Amino acid sequence: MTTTPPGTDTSGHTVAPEPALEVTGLDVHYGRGRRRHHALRGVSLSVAPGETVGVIGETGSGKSTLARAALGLVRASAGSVTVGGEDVTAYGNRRWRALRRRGVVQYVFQDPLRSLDPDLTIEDSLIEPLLIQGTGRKEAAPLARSFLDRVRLSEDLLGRLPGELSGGQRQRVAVARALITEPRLVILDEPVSALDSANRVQVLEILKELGAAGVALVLISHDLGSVAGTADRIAVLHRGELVETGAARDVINEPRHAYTRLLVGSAPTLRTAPASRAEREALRALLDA
Ligand SMILES: Nc1ncnc2c1ncn2[C@@H]1O[C@H](COP(=O)(O)OP(=O)(O)OP(=O)(O)O)[C@@H](O)[C@H]1O
Repeated sequence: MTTTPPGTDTSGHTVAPEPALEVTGLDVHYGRGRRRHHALRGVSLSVAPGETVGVIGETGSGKSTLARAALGLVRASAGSVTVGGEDVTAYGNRRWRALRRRGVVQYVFQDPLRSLDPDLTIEDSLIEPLLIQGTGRKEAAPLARSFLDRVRLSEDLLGRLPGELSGGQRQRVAVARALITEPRLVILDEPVSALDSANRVQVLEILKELGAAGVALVLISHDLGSVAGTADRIAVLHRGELVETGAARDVINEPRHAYTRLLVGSAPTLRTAPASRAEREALRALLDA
C-alpha cells in the first residue's frame, strides 16, 4: 500500500489544505409564518487553516447568528457548512455535540461568565474539556498550567473561582479553555468588547500568536478598529448579507461598499481619517435608500 504525504495528492502534487470553516450560500431564519425573519441571506465565507477572519457589522447584522450556525447552535434553512472538510450541514444535535466535544471547533463569548461555570475553580474549568474527551486528571493538570501560562496568567489563579478574577483575567481563562483541546478553529464572539483597553490589547496579542501558531480564528466584532490589527481578512455583514470581504488592509484603506466606508469612517482608532458627520450621514442615507 502506498501512503500519500500530507498536503499532496496521489501524484505528489501539492493540494490546498481543507478550509477550517467553509460556509456556502447560508440562509438562516428565525420564527415562523408572519413572524419569520431572515437573519442571514446567501452568506459565503471560507476560513483557511491558521487564518484570522474578522466578521464586522453593527448590532442586528447577523454576526452572532453566523457564529451560532458555524457551531451548530442554529440550523441553516439553505446553504452548507463544512468544518475542517467535514460537511456538517445536516448534523443533528447529537452529532454536533460530539463534534464540539471532540474539540474540533471551540468558542469564546463576549461575557466570560457565560463560558465559565461560576462554581468550578479555574483549574477545573480548564481541564473539564479534556476530561470530557477522556484524558485523565493527572495528564490534564499540567496542561491547565501550560495553557494558563500561554494566556499570560499566573498559576496562582488555578484554585480561584471565576467570580474572584477580573474581567480581563476571566476572558483570558475562557481563551485558554477554548484552546486546551487544540482545536483547529476557534470562533470568538465579541471577545474584547467588555474589556478595558489594556486588557483588549493583551487579548488581541494572544489571538495574534494563536493565528501564527496555525489556529484558524473567526473574530466577531461590531468594532472594526478593534480587529483591524489582528485579522488577515475582514468580512463585512450588513442586514444579514456579506457585502464585502477582502484583505484587512484593502478593506480598511479602500473600502468598496458604502456600509464599509461608513464603518471605516466611524472608527476613531483607525489611522485613516474618520469621515465627517455630514459624510457619515450621506453614507447612511445611501444605505437606507
Ligand atoms: N433567537 C432569535 N429569535 C428571533 N430572532 C432572533 C434571534 N436571535 C437573533 N434574532 C434576530 O436576528 C437578527 C440578527 O441577530 P444577531 O444576534 O445575529 O445579530 P448581531 O449582529 O450578532 O447583533 P449584536 O451585535 O447586537 O449581538 C436580529 O434582527 C435579531 O433580532
